[in-house]
Amino acid sequence: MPTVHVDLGERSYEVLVETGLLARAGETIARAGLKGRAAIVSDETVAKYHAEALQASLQAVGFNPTLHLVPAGEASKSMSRAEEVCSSLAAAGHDRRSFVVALGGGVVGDLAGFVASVFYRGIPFVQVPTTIVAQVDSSVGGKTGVNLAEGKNLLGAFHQPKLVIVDPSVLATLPAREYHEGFAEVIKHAAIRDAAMLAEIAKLDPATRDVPADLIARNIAIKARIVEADEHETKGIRALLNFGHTIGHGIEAAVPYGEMLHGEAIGLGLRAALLLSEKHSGLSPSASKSILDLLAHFHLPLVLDPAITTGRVLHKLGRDKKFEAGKVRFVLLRDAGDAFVSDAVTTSDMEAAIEHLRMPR
Ligand SMILES: NC(=O)c1ccc[n+]([C@@H]2O[C@H](COP(=O)([O-])OP(=O)(O)OC[C@H]3O[C@@H](n4cnc5c(N)ncnc54)[C@H](O)[C@@H]3O)[C@@H](O)[C@H]2O)c1
Ligand SMILES: O=C(O)C(=O)C[C@@H](O)[C@H](O)[C@H](O)COP(=O)(O)O
Ligand SMILES: [Zn+2]
Repeated sequence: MPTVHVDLGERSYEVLVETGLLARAGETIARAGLKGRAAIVSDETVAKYHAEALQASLQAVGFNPTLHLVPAGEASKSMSRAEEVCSSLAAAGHDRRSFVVALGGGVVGDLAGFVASVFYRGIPFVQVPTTIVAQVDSSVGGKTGVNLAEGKNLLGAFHQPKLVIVDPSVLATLPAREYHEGFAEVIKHAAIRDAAMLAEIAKLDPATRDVPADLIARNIAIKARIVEADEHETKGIRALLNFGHTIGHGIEAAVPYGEMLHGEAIGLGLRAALLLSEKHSGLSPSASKSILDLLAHFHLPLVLDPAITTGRVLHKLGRDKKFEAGKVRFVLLRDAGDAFVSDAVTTSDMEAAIEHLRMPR
């Protein structure tokens, strides 16, 4: 089975990618050495489709699971929901011998991972991602957390999962909009490190849910190698995974959480970052266009809603964790597959790039 090993010393783990793996999650988790009771955290939509299979497989190997649900959507990535989930775990008798299983998209993964990082000062957790965003990106790397009204992911902890179980067949129940948004992150990974993969992604039919397990694994491996090199984002390497996220996070936080999906905001952020790369780092217009074409291939919106003002986006992105002493470290491309962190991008450059998003491409 395609497997990505994430080598982080004593925090190392495997990402397993195989169709049908959800039904074998229990035995897979037992084989990875987890012990105690399982607390499944999911959202109401995902649970409807996939909780039963997970519960049965955990039950079959004696993990005696409990189920803890939050409403679907970005608004659940909040401190108050995290507290509710912690209380629900405590009320169900979980303690430091238990482990959390996050069943869902990036919202559930980030929230449940955060809960696992603080419950009884930290318990193990397993990621069972059910969206493209979560399968290729959020389930790997250990960034967990919740949002504040002031900005995205402003509260959180690094807490690596013990295992990631990717079953591409769960994507069959994902609505089209939620499926397509995930390709912003897939394309982001290829754009920063693997230009050849862009051509492979372009061959996928956006009307189907057919993404080869091998392509998912290779896309995950791009992230895994970067996380291994800079787990806690202190060396300017992991920041590359934020390509498209400075302006993207500003846009996502400029509207009520959940109105725009993460991948949709990042698609717009990528368009802005491509423009800034043409201006500041010599990205050729043809390389830029081919990445934009790929975003459009997956029906990602590339024009900013006129109701979202540039001032509001700039205000929200001012909270970005990549700002230090008023200067932003902005991720640019020199070429497809060749990203770097620049300190040459000014607020007025970003303002112009946001304005550019109002024009048809
Ligand atoms: N930690 C990280 O490294 C990282 C990386 C990327 C994104 N993120 C975060 O992830 C979040 C976005 O994740 P997302 O895009 O997966 O959103 P999401 O978790 O809200 O899922 C999108 C929607 O799809 C539904 N859904 C999920 N799986 C389903 C399935 N298999 N069938 C039917 N419906 C399903 C959910 O109920 C939800 O309504 C954002 O908060 C973003 O900041 C984190
Ligand atoms: O794992 C990372 O590192 C990323 O930057 C992945 C991003 O896709 C993701 O959206 C992440 O949550 C952004 O993190 P933040 O530190 O910019 O909030
Ligand atoms: Zn992201």
